Amino acid sequence: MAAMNADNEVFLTVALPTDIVTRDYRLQCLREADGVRSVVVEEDRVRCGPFVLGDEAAVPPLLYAFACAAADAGEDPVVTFDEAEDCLEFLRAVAQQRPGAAAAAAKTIAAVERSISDSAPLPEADRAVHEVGAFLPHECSKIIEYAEAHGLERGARHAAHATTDVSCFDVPQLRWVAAACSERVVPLLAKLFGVDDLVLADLFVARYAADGQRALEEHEDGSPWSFVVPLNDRFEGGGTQFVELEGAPIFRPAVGAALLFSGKNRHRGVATTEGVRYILAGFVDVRKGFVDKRKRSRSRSPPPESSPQSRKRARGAAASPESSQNQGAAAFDACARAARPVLQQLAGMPDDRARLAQAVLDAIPE
Ligand SMILES: O=C(O)CCC(=O)C(=O)O
Ligand SMILES: [Fe+2]
Repeated sequence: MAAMNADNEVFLTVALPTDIVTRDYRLQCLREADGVRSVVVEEDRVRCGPFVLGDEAAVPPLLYAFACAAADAGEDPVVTFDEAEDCLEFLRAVAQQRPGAAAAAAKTIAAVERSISDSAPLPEADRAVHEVGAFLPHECSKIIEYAEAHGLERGARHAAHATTDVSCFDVPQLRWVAAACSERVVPLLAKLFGVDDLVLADLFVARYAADGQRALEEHEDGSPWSFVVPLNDRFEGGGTQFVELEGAPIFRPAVGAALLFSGKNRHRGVATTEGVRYILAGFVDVRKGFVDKRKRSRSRSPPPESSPQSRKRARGAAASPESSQNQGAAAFDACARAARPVLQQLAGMPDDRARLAQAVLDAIPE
């Protein structure tokens, strides 16, 4: 490891971006998520380090490994914003594909997501939560019926913040629901939040039950816009809570009404304490090739070459269409290969780091 010293520390040079907000983001992200102890700003670069593989609290062993691998790959290692994004994707893939490492990866993802959202507060206009009518009660009952007939599974798609769910794209009898959302919900979302060219990227039915998965922990969705439609009302508790809004309000719209919100407005699914709660949840992306002019500095620009389906899925999910799953798997394998030598080195350490590194090694392919 060219960049790792005898104390198992690595120093990286980060190219300074031109805009200060992005720079702040990067530094904060690196500091908080990687346990960086010092950051030295030089003329047009930032040197930071040491990166240390820490303990359970915040340590992102995979991010660390990724940073090391990036450092190892180049003579003048540079960690860019995009690489941090790639790393998040890698972590999501680990959570998705390797249940053994899901907890560690989820913790790391949450830390990185948190540092991203801390670095740029959500604009006031995007903090709004709207309710609009979307489905009739009998349509909601049918959606539940078909979802249950197919079966719902936990962690199969959104591993980092997993719901017990089934994709509407995987159930032929539920494909109409996607069409209905594209017609009835997405245009309203666009209008209410003043954005253009939105496309439905993911749609699923999720189930919470007092004797099953009761709640969904606080998170941000991976896509810029989201909606939740309650499909029934025979339960106690439940609801969608927005933890950063004043008073942390819990929304419980009527059956069939859609709650529309920014995916970056941190929220959680409140515990269902009696009965079963079903929701329809949708993640909405900006259409291919369209540059959202209202984009916040911290949000990713939609890569022009990517299709809506191939972009990151919210909450650490794999994309549902097969082609993007394949792409995701290839990216995962490439990252895993890059990270493996570093992890092997760490697995030989005499302390807690070895266990963490070994857990990750066990979770990635040979
Ligand atoms: O249960 C809810 O109301 C929230 C669901 C949610 O946030 C999600 O599926 O991403
Ligand atoms: Fe969510």
